[in-house]
Amino acid sequence: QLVTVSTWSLVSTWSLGVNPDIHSERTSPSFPVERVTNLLDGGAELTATRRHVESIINSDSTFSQDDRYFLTRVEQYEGSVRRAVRLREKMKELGWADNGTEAMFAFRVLGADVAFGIHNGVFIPTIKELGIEAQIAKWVPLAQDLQIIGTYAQTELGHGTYLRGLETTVTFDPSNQEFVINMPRLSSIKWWPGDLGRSATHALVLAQLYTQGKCQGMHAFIVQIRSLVDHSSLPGVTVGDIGPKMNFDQVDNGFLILQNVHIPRENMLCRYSEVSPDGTYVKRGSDRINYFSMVLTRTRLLSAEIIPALAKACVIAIRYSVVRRQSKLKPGEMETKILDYQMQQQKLFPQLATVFAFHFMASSFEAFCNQVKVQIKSKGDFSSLPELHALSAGLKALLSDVCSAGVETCRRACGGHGYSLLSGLPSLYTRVAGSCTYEGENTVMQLQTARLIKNAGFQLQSLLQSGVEQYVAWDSTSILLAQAAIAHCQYTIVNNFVETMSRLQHEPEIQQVLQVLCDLYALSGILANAEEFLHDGYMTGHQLDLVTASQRDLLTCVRKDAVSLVDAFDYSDQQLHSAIGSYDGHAYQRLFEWAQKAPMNAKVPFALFLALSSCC
Ligand SMILES: CCCCCCCCCCCCC/C=C/C(=O)SCCNC(=O)CCNC(=O)[C@H](O)C(C)(C)COP(=O)(O)OP(=O)(O)OC[C@H]1O[C@@H](n2cnc3c(N)ncnc32)[C@H](O)[C@@H]1OP(=O)(O)O
Ligand SMILES: Cc1cc2nc3c(=O)[nH]c(=O)nc-3n(C[C@H](O)[C@H](O)[C@H](O)COP(=O)(O)OP(=O)(O)OC[C@H]3O[C@@H](n4cnc5c(N)ncnc54)[C@H](O)[C@@H]3O)c2cc1C
Repeated sequence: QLVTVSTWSLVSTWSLGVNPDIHSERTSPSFPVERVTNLLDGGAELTATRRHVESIINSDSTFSQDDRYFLTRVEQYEGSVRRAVRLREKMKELGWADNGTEAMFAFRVLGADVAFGIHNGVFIPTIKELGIEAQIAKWVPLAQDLQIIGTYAQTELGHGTYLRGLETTVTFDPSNQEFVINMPRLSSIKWWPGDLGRSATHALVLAQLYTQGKCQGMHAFIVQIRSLVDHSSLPGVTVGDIGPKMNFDQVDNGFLILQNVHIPRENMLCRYSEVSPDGTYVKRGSDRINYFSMVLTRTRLLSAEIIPALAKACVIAIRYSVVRRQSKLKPGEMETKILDYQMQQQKLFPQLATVFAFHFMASSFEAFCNQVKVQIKSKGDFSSLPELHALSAGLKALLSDVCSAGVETCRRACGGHGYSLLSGLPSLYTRVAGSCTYEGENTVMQLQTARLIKNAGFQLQSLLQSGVEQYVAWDSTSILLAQAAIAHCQYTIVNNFVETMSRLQHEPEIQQVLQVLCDLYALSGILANAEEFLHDGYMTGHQLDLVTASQRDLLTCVRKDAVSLVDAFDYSDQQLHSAIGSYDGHAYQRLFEWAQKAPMNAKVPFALFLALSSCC
């Protein structure tokens, strides 16, 4: 009893408001924090709407995840389904339209913590993009109302990248106006689709279309796989979950086997190609338009999933770094806030600058993507599709690589507590790491971008002129091509950041602090690729020394505003799920309190507890 009382008296100091070490960081920011929040949201009105949506979600216990780090996989899945159903109820109650701003913020706040991410984020948008109006009118309202749950079933056990190698066949039978779907061998089994293992009633099956004896390449088909009465799998369908993963435990990524499954001719998404009743294949538009859904998903993932991971990691690591004191810079003084060490600033501040650079890039790119969508859909103009594809592939690869590496840097900067799941950092890393693979493996995506780029082209050309086969020349240049693709994307991002700054003259206070981050991002990029700049003669060693000195000076400039800059991301504690990154800075109290929830601590015999405490 004595031990308990003295223990709790240590822990209970946190009820005294904000940790003074973090409070002192917020007393005099050099810029209006709220204005940066508004800029990141796209305006003050959108900030107000987002906060309204968050307050509704955060005040509903169904969405609470206080126990998230102590649940089994089934409990995590069932919790995410409860949240998905509750969100649908809320949207109906409050009149939030599916394509409205409130719904967009709600899905963004909840992310993959609400079930049916593929259903909402890929299945429905693909029908809207590749389906004709009649197909949209038939399927989308059912899907939005959760009367059907869909998945996007493209990847197979044997193929994920090489879509021309997909083995699932869909053969048109004019005698009964149906398609017959088969998977010829083990490697043909659909493997990975999200929401498939337990939830989906329908699948968008991406498969090789055969009609009149000819293969017409990959197309999309809506296939019902489970009964709407008792959710059992239909005849010819075998479906299940693929088992444990690195993260996304709450998502039922699944497998699907289809044997002689028949679907009506109307179930082929046919905005850009169709099979006539007599089996004639008709194509409209680009050869690769059936890949369009992936281009859109890669674009949306940037701001929906990839950049927020690094932003949250920066919030957690920078807040923790001002409440964590360790060792002494100056003998005789109190222990130093670890954010006052230059090395800690060198780890964290380039990551913070990267979040802003990527945020502005993703905003500009989404605008370009929407413009191309309108061009294609309303004018049948496909001319911008190759550029949209090349840049979306390159940006998805670069941002997911940099953000996953950046989250890991933030995690390591938090020492032992960064290794605790309770910090929120390990799961941020294992979750964003998936984005280096899904929606196009990053190397493959870089090579898609590299089809544009000069220097790599010269090497390729000289090889071809020497008589080397095209595919051999391409592969033996691929390292250079991938580097060229990264450089092209980096140039685009820096250029976009500079242009964004130039549009902020009317807000000099925030322009000044963000200009520091823009410079820090660009200089850190040069230092990270110094060998390229030296090798190609763009810079001398002396100039590189000047870059190094300037970058160090910028770290000092960022230091005084670092906490206010991460506060501007405006993440609530409920969204960070972090014991060490909360707004009030009471990291130790939360670590101790949250640890008590661990099943390992349930009902420890008091005698054992006394024995342990008496020996330390
Ligand atoms: C937004 C989500 C909401 C968030 C929800 C919460 C969070 C949830 C997080 C988790 C979500 C995970 C979801 C994941 C889903 C998936 O992973 S779905 C499966 C994704 N799979 C892929 O991306 C496959 C990658 N492979 C390919 O795209 C293609 O195989 C290839 C690599 C592009 C090669 O295709 P191929 O047919 O072989 O073409 P090539 O010979 O390389 O090129 C020929 C020409 O075609 C052009 N081209 C290629 N692709 C496209 C395209 N998409 N658009 C336009 N043009 C394209 C290419 O440039 C060539 O052109 P030329 O150079 O002029 O010849
Ligand atoms: C979390 C998660 C969710 C997913 N969700 C879905 C989903 O909902 N629906 C769906 O259909 N799929 C989904 N996938 C599957 C995903 O799309 C594939 O895993 C991805 O496209 C990579 O393909 P792959 O697995 O065949 O990798 P591979 O292509 O086999 O990659 C293995 C290695 O081969 C290399 N490689 C491959 N081709 C080339 C080349 N041409 N040149 C050089 N190197 C090459 C790659 O760079 C990589 O190093 C998901 C995957 C994950 C991890």
